[in-house]
Amino acid sequence: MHKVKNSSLLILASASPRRKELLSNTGMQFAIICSQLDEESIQADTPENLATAIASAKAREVSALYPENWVLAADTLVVKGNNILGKPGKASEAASMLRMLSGCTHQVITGVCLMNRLKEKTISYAVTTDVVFKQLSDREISWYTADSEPYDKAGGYAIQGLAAHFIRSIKGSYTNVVGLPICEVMETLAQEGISPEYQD
Ligand SMILES: Cc1cn([C@H]2C[C@H](O)[C@@H](COP(=O)(O)OP(=O)(O)OP(=O)(O)O)O2)c(=O)[nH]c1=O
Repeated sequence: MHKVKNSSLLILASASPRRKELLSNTGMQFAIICSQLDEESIQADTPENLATAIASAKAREVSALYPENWVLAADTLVVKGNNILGKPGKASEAASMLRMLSGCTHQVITGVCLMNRLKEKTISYAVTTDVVFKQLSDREISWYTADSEPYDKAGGYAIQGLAAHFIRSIKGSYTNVVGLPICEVMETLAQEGISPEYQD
């Protein structure tokens, strides 16, 4: 693990290249320290509370190592009715997830947590986006699951990738589906005085 020497530097507690890119695009300076959290160990009564609880647990883990720094973490869940879809492990799992989403509306919920242990401050919330999939053919599903794209994505698809043409419409934040609701996150950071303009 690399050390973060600058205590005023924001830390992104995420291994997701999408979250890194979304935050980088704002001009914000930050370090990346990944959490090692076992997400399966977290439980909650609603998907929104689960996403927020997992994001908070990721932030807490990294914050324990860097108590002076602001730590940002997130967790994205794909919710179809009563089912929470994780990352598919193999093609058959990815295919059954896509069959569930085909022709229907589902929710993508990203929990966000911003934490500073020294200041004893934690801000957490969930953002929801409705996503409408077109009806997928068997051929489209086998074409898509033959690619590596579905396997590190909640729900087994990437709106920003090859799955873009499966999606008829969305209601809500696009970046929330990709893994970080960047408009809301930048507002939260600004409320705490963290913005690209004020970084040294
Ligand atoms: C639905 C959807 C998810 N995803 C991604 C966002 C997240 O990276 C991933 C959900 O897994 P997460 O557990 O939220 O995040 P992660 O394991 O990738 O990274 P970390 O826990 O270290 O922060 O799915 C897309 O990239 N595009 C999409 O359209």
